[in-house]
Amino acid sequence: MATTDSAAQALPPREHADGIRFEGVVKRFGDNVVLRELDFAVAPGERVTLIGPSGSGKTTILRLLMTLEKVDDGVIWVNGHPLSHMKRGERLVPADDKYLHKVRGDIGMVFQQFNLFPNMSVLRNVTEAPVHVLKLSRDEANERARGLLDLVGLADKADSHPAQLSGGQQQRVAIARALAMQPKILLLDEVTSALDPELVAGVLDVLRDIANETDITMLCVTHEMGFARDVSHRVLMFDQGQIVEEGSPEKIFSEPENQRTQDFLHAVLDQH
Ligand SMILES: Nc1ncnc2c1ncn2[C@@H]1O[C@H](COP(=O)(O)OP(=O)(O)OP(=O)(O)O)[C@@H](O)[C@H]1O
Repeated sequence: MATTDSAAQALPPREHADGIRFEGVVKRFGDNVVLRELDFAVAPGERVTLIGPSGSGKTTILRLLMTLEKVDDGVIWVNGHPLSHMKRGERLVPADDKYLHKVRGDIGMVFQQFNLFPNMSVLRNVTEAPVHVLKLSRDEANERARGLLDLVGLADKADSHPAQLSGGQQQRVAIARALAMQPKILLLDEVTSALDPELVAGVLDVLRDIANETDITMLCVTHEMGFARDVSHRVLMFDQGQIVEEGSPEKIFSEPENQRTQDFLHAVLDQH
């Protein structure tokens, strides 16, 4: 198998040992260059929010991390392991499925659509992956799931089916399901966008609690600027596949320097 130029670098330096790092990542869909030599890092335990106009590449970043898409160039590192490539001796070669599965095991994702299994109970939705992927016993998985359902305020819904729940409750089950795999990194992709407005706050409150009570690394795409301000250590403003401004939530939301950040925030705040 051929080694790509940018991947054929030496082993990762120490600072790559944990968290997420994008190095020179390029992603194209046909002629559409969605990410242009993107470089950024998220430290372990850091909570970073990606903001920016529609089509600026935010979701693509999360999908690359989930290996739902492949980079065209560059390397993504997850907890010190190159994603999409693996080490063979001193070289990096394209990753195989077994390796990807292992590296991706550190990452959980909650999507805009809840994607629950409709024919399974809430409890079963949360226990399926721990039983089948982590090989927990059914009792261990149930215990973990019940704890998580308590955390997301749904202890009394364990035996319900998804169709019996509101959208906000279903999304809280999806959060519990992601956490049941005990990921080190949690990716959140516009998790409240599909919800009726009155259900948004409950889901965001659960995520605030998780942010406050764990040291999980979070990479979040959201249009909920209040939530981003509350939970993020850092905000990255994207436009056309590049970071045009980054900083603390206070700086980005109160004193944005870049014109495109200012325009974007005005547009978002006008909608609310
Ligand atoms: N599977 C795909 N095939 C072709 N083009 C795609 C695909 N996925 C994304 N794109 C394109 O990539 C670009 C970036 O999309 P992406 O969803 O990452 O943007 P975004 O910033 O998350 O936008 P939004 O805020 O609307 O979700 C868009 O131009 C989109 O049309």
